[in-house]
Amino acid sequence: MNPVKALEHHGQAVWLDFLARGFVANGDLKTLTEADGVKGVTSNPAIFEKAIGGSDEYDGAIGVALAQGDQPVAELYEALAVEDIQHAADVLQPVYHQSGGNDGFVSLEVSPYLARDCEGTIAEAERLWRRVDRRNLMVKVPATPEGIPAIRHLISKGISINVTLLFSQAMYIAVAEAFIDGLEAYAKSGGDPAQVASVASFFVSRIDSAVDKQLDDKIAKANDPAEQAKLAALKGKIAIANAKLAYQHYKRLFTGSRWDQLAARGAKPQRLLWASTGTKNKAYRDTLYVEELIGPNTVNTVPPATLDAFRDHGQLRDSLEDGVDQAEQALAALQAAGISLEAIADHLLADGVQQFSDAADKLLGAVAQKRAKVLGARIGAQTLALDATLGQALAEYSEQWRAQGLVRRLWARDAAVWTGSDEAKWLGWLDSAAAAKAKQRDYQELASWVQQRGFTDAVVLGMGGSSLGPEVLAQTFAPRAGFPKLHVLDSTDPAQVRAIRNAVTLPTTLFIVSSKSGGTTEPNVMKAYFYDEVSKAVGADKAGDHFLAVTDPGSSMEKVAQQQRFARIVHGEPTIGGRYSVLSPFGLVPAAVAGIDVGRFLDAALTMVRGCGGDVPPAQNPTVQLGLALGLAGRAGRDKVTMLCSPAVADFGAWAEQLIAESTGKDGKGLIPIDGEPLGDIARYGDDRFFIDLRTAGEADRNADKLAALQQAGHPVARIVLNSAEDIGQEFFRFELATAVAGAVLGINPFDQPDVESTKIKTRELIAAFEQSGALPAEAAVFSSAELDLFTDAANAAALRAAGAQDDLVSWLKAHLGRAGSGDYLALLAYIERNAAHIEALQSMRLALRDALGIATCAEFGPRFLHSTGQAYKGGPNSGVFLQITHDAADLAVPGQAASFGIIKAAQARGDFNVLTERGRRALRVHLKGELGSGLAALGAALTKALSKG
Ligand SMILES: O=P(O)(O)OC[C@H]1O[C@](O)(CO)[C@@H](O)[C@@H]1O
Ligand SMILES: O=C[C@H](O)[C@H](O)COP(=O)(O)O
Repeated sequence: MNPVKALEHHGQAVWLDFLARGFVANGDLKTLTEADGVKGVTSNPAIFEKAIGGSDEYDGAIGVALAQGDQPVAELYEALAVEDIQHAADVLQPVYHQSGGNDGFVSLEVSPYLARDCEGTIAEAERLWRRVDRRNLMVKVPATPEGIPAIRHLISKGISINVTLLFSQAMYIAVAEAFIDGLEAYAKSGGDPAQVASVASFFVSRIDSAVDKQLDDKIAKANDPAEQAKLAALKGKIAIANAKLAYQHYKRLFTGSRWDQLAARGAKPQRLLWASTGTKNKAYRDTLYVEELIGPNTVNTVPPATLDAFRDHGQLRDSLEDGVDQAEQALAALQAAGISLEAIADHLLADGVQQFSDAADKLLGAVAQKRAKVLGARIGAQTLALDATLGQALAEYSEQWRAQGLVRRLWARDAAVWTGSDEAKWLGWLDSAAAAKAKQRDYQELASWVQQRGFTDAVVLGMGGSSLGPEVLAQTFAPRAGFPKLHVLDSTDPAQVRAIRNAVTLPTTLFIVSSKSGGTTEPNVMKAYFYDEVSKAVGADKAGDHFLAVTDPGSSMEKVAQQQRFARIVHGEPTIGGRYSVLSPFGLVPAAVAGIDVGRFLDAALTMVRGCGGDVPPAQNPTVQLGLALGLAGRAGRDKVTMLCSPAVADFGAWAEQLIAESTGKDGKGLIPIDGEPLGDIARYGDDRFFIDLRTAGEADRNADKLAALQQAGHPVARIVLNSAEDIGQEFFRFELATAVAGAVLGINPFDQPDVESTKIKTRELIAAFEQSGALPAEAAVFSSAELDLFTDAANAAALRAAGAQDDLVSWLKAHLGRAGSGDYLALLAYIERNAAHIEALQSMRLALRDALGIATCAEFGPRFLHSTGQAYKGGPNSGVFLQITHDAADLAVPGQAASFGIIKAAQARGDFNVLTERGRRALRVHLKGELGSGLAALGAALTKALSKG
């Protein structure tokens, strides 16, 4: 008789430790049940990894699943696994019925990531039990200290459990007791214990592998041949001895009055299942772990190779209770030799969990890649070109992040991923796209309301994250017919405020006042001005109809909005900081108002979110790769993140800039975004750059040659190609997560902005002084001419004089610029109206500076950059050289308060400058006194002179 089939005459059931889709579909499993009497199937993460990850057998099914709609990676995997388990369970149904529910089981393991999480294990086991929906399912739960109470609980709910990763007798006893406890609880709650099945998977061969290794070490060290022989005699014996003794416990545990009471109600004992019975050591018989463990009421789950071997040459005998005394002696001898089986069991348990987690990582990584392949251009393509050193560091970090489960922990909101402070409170953005998608109808309703009201213009009044997201949307999406044109105001410059006032028709304009905190100065004064203007245009009683507030619940802005009867108040999510808020109402309300299809926009974003989830390991997670690369490059001094955005997505850099700078630039560390600086002479770049090129597929690859040359020269280059500008939502999420990851590598909290707060305090002090005395505190210029004044603090002034600053502008500029060395950046901080002419003027100055000094440059407008790069300039690395440019435009009053826009802007510039100098930064302020255009031209000319040799 076939030896495999003959095992049933010894009371042992053979299960198969293998599963794959085709194997079930083509009838092989059925054949084994018939020909060999195989009575069950076990799976584990490593088995699914081989089946799904290691073949293309499932690619078709993944394609079909994705054709119904995109899905998270873990969900794609689980659907495949559940289907396989269901098919196998259906093939084994006849066995289940014929054996009266004793056999015919298929096992599916809970995620190995939950092995140390009792609650998580319970929830997942219950979910899988419901989802597979087969009586002949066993859910596999590991016998960790956290798994054991979960096992008890699950059994008490009538769920059949296969306890896995059992290595020690003590743990086995605890498991059997948990089973009996659980079963009693189930019976007590009215359940039928006959319906519950369980096996305790006692691992065998892994014990020998571990013990033999220690024996070999001892043998090598022993000098006495007799001692060596004694140790050698234990090799290949301990696993079987351990299992035999476990069986003796089984017999004791499942007899006696306690068990008899359950048995009387039809309860079936939890059988011991010999697992890990494929021979690992080629020196041993390939049927060893079957032949030596044959006995009644047991199961042996064997891999296909062991099944074939046993069918071919397996020796049958009732071996399980042979030599129990010798088994005890073998374990005693092992202990006497100084080898602790308990310690080995503990190690194997931890190692087993790790091995299955590793397999799950590999599996999910493979599914993520398959998903990305099917979705193709629906996900913006990202390529990273790094030199060997950075590439190596990235590979090592990716592996560290994988082994420590850091992507999962990040998504699980574990603050220890960063600095372990309050980060967990600021991670609402991880879910914001999904939360918004669930509220898609609200956005549609808002869009209809806007259409009905016939607004021609909509103006967002906000700062930083509250304004730059909407600005990208306004500039990236073409205006939609029937919807208002979207404008953004993020300035206290009187000329800029006036420019917006003149660009819109007040009676048909909607103002979106956006402030998470509600307390930010700029949106409050901008609102005060426009509310007054609208009141004058349409009557005070109707002004509120033209205003909509987006603010966090309970903010001061909300109260004002209620008092002034704003048409609508939309709440933000308090667990999302401003710079991460674009995929929440702060970006989506302006989007809906402008007629952008919010549902489609979010769908694109969610495609990226799913590709970067906690279930996607670092190496296959594009966003995590980008974040790690940025963080590692930053640590190595390549901290100037140079954003190159194509015309279709030109404004994205301004948003990314606020995100990256305000998130990472603190504690003397950080990344300095360089936005709007086109590529120059490749040879002039220092080794402090990281280039990110972003464009849409339809646009010319205008930087191709230069990027190739940069790459060639060893500069890190990330290239991102969006399918279309309308997929920009993906990029918001990509950069949010990448920034958070980079922050973790840099070792900072990416969700606070301590130095912005310092500037706000200084500004408030200056405004208070103005309110008291009617003037800002006097300041003394270090140099004065008819056209301009120069200001700086005593330390900077002394340093500049020592470097040659005399009684003329050019010498001061020359001294200042001379302080910028390699690895530094030069930032122009202009508190003037941001319009095309001024952008052009600053651009030409920065490019001249870049070309002459060979360093990175920033051209920023105040006060908007205060809520963006301002944090990094003050809190980040001390590598900035700052030239602040101020000018007093014709002033504009803020209704209801003494300080005008001009005063507020001046106070902001001075507050900013004071903090820069307090932080020991190299800073000089140029105050232009005459007409702004000619003042800028003169400054440009003076800079050129200062840069010229001699
Ligand atoms: O939305 P709020 O609270 O007005 O803040 C505006 C901006 O100011 C900051 O809080 C600080 O600069 C940013 O993070 C934020 O985007
Ligand atoms: O349930 C079965 C176990 O997961 C399996 O037998 C482990 O075997 P291995 O030690 O060969 O990986």
